Amino acid sequence: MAAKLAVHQHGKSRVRLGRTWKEGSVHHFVEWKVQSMLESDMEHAFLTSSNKGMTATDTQKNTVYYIAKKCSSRCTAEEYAIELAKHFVSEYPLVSRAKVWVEQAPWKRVDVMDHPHNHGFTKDNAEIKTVYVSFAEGKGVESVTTGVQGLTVLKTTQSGYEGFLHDKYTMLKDTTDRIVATSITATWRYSGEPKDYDKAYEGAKTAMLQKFFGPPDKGVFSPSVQFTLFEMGKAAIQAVPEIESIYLNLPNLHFLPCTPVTSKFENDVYIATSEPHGNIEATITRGMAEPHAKL
Ligand SMILES: O=c1[nH]c(=O)c2[nH]c(=O)[nH]c2[nH]1
Repeated sequence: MAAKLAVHQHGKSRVRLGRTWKEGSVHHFVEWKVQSMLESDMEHAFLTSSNKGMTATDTQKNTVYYIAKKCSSRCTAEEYAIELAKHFVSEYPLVSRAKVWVEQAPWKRVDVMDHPHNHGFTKDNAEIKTVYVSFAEGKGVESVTTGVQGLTVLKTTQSGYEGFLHDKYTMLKDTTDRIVATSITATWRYSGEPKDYDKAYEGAKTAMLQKFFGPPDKGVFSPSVQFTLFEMGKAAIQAVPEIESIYLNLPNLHFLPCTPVTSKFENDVYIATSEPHGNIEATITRGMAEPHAKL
């Protein structure tokens, strides 16, 4: 039976990047998931064993980061996609059409103390309020535990991690400037009934966010997710007198430094990841209160 190669293309999918642009102390941040597909005179790769002239999908992935680096002033996803597609067609004679898709994550500048934060961002509308209640016959309400899930936050600076154990298994370098991003899960148990459960919820959340981000102009330095977690838990307990203990889980969602094509890393282009991620958790109690179980 005669078989004919009708159409073909090749590309890279799900290339995730973070891009920071710093305009003085005001930082801008985007996270993009990019797909490229090239239409090219590469019939021979399908019909023979030759890969001659092929723009490898690995090269396409590297180029996604390279063009992000080249976009040295703030640009839209559309402008970036056009630059990337144009690069493939102008750089490689065998490529006749480049197709680029970009998905932009819903990061928005966060307001802290009613002011837009210089380097703090949150994911729009992603959080869920959680409630757990136990009511026993003859006893009534035994416990009320409220929490938040999926409160996703990121800051482009004012975070470092250094002085940890270095041995032959360690590849991570000390850093005094990195992106830190997490998706907050917290549950807090009330010792008594607050006047207004919604106000208590907002109070705990606001206190935690203020500790994570710090003041809107300068932020606050985080030496580790662990340190910031304790500060956040302590702030929630201080802000809401009825909270007796709080459990916090903070995944460390890594944005890895990226140096596309011999360029220098300038805290500008990152490989965005969600897996694997660090996982930091603790329960913080008021005085001698018993820590509550993870719920
Ligand atoms: O804040 C951090 N805490 C860690 O425990 C850790 N581990 C790691 O690799 N990076 C980080 N960052």
